[in-house]
Amino acid sequence: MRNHAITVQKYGGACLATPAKIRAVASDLANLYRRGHRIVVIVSAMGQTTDELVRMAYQASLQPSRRELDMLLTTGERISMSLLSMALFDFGVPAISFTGSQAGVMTDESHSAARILDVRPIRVREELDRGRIVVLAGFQGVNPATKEITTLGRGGSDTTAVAMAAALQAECCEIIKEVDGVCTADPRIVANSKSLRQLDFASLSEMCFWGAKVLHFRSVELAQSQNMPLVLKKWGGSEQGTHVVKEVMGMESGRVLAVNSLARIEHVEIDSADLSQGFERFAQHLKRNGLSWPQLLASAFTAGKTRIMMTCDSESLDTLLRTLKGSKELRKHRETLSSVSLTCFGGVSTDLPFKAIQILQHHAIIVDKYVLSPHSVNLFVPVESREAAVKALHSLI
Ligand SMILES: Nc1ncnc2c1ncn2[C@@H]1O[C@H](COP(=O)(O)OP(=O)(O)O)[C@@H](O)[C@H]1O
Ligand SMILES: N[C@@H](CC(=O)OP(=O)(O)O)C(=O)O
Repeated sequence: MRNHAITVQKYGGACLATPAKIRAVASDLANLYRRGHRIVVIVSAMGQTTDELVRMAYQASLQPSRRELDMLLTTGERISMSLLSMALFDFGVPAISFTGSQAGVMTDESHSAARILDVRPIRVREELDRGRIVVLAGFQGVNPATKEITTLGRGGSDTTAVAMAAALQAECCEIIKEVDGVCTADPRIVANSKSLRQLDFASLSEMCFWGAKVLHFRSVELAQSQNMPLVLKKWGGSEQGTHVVKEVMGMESGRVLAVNSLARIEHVEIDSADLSQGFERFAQHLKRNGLSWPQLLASAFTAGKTRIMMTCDSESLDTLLRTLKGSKELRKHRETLSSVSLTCFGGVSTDLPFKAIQILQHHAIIVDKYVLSPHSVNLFVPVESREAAVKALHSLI
C-alpha cells in the first residue's frame, strides 16, 4: 500500500448537499479504496451551507469581525468532513478527518482571502501510511505565526485540493462536480452547452477570472505554477470529464472555446488628485473597514476622480457598498453591470470584438464597453441582458 500512488479528489458542496449524498460519495470512495488506492479527499461545505452561515453572521451583527467570520465559515467544511468519515466507517473503511490546520495548510494572515504559503502534510502522510482514507476540510488554513484560523475566499476548496495534491506529489488533482467538467457555457444558462474534453491552463485561468464558476480562479493559477494536471469529472458520470494540462496540441488558433459571465460588476468613484491617490484612498478605506480587496477589472482617472471597476462575491460587494455610505470621498458610481466573455484558444482573432458586438446588437443588447485580454474579449452589458447575451454569443462556438 505504501508504494501506491496517492489519489487526491475534491468534492464540491453540490455533491455533498445531503447526508444521503455524503453516504453515496462514501460508497464510491470505499470501492476506490478496495481497488488499492491511497486516497486523500478534500471536501467543501454541504450545499448552500456557507451562504447560510454568512447570512446568519449578518443577522447577528451589522459588521461581523473578519476573524469571527472565518471561525464561523470554517465550520461548514468540518460538518462535511466528519460526516463523510463516519459514513466511510459504515462501509468498513478506516478514515480520519482533519481541519486545514491539522492537515498543515499554512496561510498568510488575511482573513477571508488568505493565500497558501506552504503545505506541511505530516499527519496526512502518517495516516495514509496507516492505511486510512484522509478526509480534509477545504477552504481553510492557519497562520503559523499568529495561530489564527483563516479562509481562502469563496470557492477556495479547489485551491486547497491543488495545494495538497502538489505537496503530496500526486499525479493529478481530481475535482468531482455535479456538472460534466468545464463546459462551453454555464449549463444552467445554455442548456445545449458542451463539455470541453481538454483545456490548457491559460484558457481555463482566463475563463475562471471572467466568471466560470466551475473552479476557484486561484486554484488554476496554482495548478499552472505547480504543473499539476487537473481532471474535472461529473460525480457518478461515465464521461471522461475535462483534462487540464500545460499545453494542448492540435487546436485552431483563435477558436472560441467558451462564453462565461460575471453577474455583478460595481464601480466606485474616489475624489483624488490622480490615480495613485485614488488607489491609496481606496486601500485605506478597505483597511479601515476590515475589508479585503475585491477582484479589480479596470480603473481610470478623469477630472479629479478615480473610478474603479470591480467584482467579487455578492455578499462582499454589498458589504463594501454599505461602508461607502459613511464616506465623503468614496461613493458608488453608475449602475451595476455584468460582463460576457469569449475565451479563445491561442489568442483572440482581430475581428472577434466587432462580430460579438454585431451579434449582441442583433439581439437588442447594448454593449457598454469592452476590454481585450490575450485570450478573451470581455464585453460589459446591462445586468438584465446577461443571460440573453451569453446565449446569443454561444452561437460563435
Ligand atoms: N463554464 C462552465 N462550465 C461548467 N459549469 C459552470 C460554468 N460556468 C458556471 N458553471 C456553474 O458552476 C457550477 C459548478 O459545479 P457544481 O458541482 O454545482 O459546484 P461545486 O463543485 O462548487 O459544488 C455549476 O452549478 C454550473 O452551473
Ligand atoms: N464552502 C466554501 C468553499 C468552497 O470551495 O465551496 P465549493 O467547492 O462548493 O464551491 C464556499 O462556499 O465558498
